Amino acid sequence: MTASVRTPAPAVRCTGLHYAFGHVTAVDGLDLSVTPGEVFGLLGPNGAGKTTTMRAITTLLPVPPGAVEVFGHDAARQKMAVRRLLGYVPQQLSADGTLTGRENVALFARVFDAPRRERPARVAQALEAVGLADVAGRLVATYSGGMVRRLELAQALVSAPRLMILDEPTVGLDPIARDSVWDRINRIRAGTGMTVLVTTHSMEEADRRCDRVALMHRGKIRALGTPEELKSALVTLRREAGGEDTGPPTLEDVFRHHAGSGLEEPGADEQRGEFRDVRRTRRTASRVG
Ligand SMILES: Nc1ncnc2c1ncn2[C@@H]1O[C@H](COP(=O)(O)OP(=O)(O)OP(=O)(O)O)[C@@H](O)[C@H]1O
Repeated sequence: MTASVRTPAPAVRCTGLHYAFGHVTAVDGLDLSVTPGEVFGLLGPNGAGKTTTMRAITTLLPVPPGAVEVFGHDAARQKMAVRRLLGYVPQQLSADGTLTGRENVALFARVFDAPRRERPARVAQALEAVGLADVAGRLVATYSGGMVRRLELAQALVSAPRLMILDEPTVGLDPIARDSVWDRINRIRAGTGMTVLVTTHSMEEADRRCDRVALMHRGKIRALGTPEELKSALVTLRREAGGEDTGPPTLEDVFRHHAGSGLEEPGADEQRGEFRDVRRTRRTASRVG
């Protein structure tokens, strides 16, 4: 008798995911499969539906059965099983400035119900993994923006997640702090095989850091593949269209091709997005100050 070979479940599978806030459709029939171990980037301008998609995956928004699965667990029917597999770093500040770094991570260990006896070791490991062990006794109010982001990563790591969901992990950070956040993420991945689902506005960051990306616009995925696949597909399309050779395309060019405009040029109906951007950047700036 031959043993049947089972294909491992995807880290995330969304099937026809739809989500509306009243009359506003945020996610419009999204199909997505994230492979275990990869860094998958969800890209798009303000209001594209990235955060809503992530919140649906984390079970923070209600979805119908069959629409979202995490490692084979249904986000509607097996909410707690899904939550146990996840770490989530939201856009909003999730660290408390009046506590020390260690106290913040310990709080998350309690909230995520890490086994009591394992908690001190888990907290120490998470702080070590993000390079904050030496400053763990300091109040978080004295941390830089990059340190706060790494602390938030540690908070999400105490539950030893198989899937880490990061909503704009490097927004408002300078290039050195960005690299430091990504270096830590990659070291943790190398040690644990953790899957990473990340949103970013930065096409350059996505190009450098993601194995595959999905370009999202108005609730739909417009293109999906490795950055190299997407760029070379655009070269072919340009050649077939007989256009001028404008040099090797960037991911920004790919996005412009599929969405009709670039990420840097929000339309008149996306003014609200600019305000949200400012508010977010200020939130991050206030962590630094
Ligand atoms: N709580 C809410 N109530 C009403 N509408 C919402 C809510 N959250 C999001 N929306 C709307 O849903 C749409 C998708 O928003 P979402 O935050 O998912 O986009 P995004 O791609 O994550 O944008 P950003 O990059 O600004 O975070 C937008 O039109 C937004 O205004």
